[in-house]
Amino acid sequence: MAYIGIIGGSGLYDLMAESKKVDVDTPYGKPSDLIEIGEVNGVEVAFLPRHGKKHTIPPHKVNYRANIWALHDLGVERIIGLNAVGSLREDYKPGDIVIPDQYIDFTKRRELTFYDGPQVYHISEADPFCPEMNELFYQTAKNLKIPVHNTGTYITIEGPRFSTRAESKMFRQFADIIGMTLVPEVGLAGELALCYSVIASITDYDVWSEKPVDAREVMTIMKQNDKKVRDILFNALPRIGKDRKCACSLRLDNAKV
Ligand SMILES: CSC[C@H]1O[C@H](OP(=O)(O)O)[C@H](O)[C@@H]1O
Ligand SMILES: Nc1ncnc2[nH]cnc12
Repeated sequence: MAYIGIIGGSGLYDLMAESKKVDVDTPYGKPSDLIEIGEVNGVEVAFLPRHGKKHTIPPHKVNYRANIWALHDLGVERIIGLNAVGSLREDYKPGDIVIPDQYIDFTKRRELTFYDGPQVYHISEADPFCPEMNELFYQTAKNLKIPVHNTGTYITIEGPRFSTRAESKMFRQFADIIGMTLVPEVGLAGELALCYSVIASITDYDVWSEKPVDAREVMTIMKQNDKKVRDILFNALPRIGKDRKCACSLRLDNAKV
């Protein structure tokens, strides 16, 4: 049984040389691709590329509910999201890793919840990320001498376009990094009481700095950061305990009306 699910983002479409591929169906439709189950450094994981293996699904069309449901259905209790993000501050540099601890939702038209009634749940989103995994990824990156930041507010925009200069300058007032896929992935994981953490790679300075962002450049920097992300995963995965000591599993307590 795979207890750890890994959702690959832009530039990261495979994780294991050998895996069993599973075709999962959910009440919300199909996930982005077949789910690959195999081992990374002796730890069984379930891997799913968010945009599909050939990156054919744009951020606003990802079936986030099917992805999270499918991993949960396979027995996954912890999810690690891998993301490419822009930086909204000078000291968070392209090539650095960020382990976000907060987010802001600027998406516009996504399916955000599993609870559309008649059962009504309102989960607390005060602390959306798993503190255990966040700390582990931060310490692992630090030990590996990878430039890493252990806090960051990730603003999720609807996409697929990048921001205007005015938007980017506004986002700089209240967020540190920017991307298009954290929401609703993080909230949906929370609604199933799963642990969820992100290892984000900074690929650009967004457009508040002089140079406009460009998708090709994002992919190039992601290729350069690929080893850093894999090294963090390889070293951290065996240190993730099976028993969850964090409060993530209690997210539904007192949430039902
Ligand atoms: C390829 S540039 C924009 C694209 O990259 C990020 O993807 P992900 O978060 O899945 O790594 C960003 O959110 C956009 O979807
Ligand atoms: N600047 C940016 N804006 C939105 N999504 C991104 N993904 C990578 N860089 C980004």
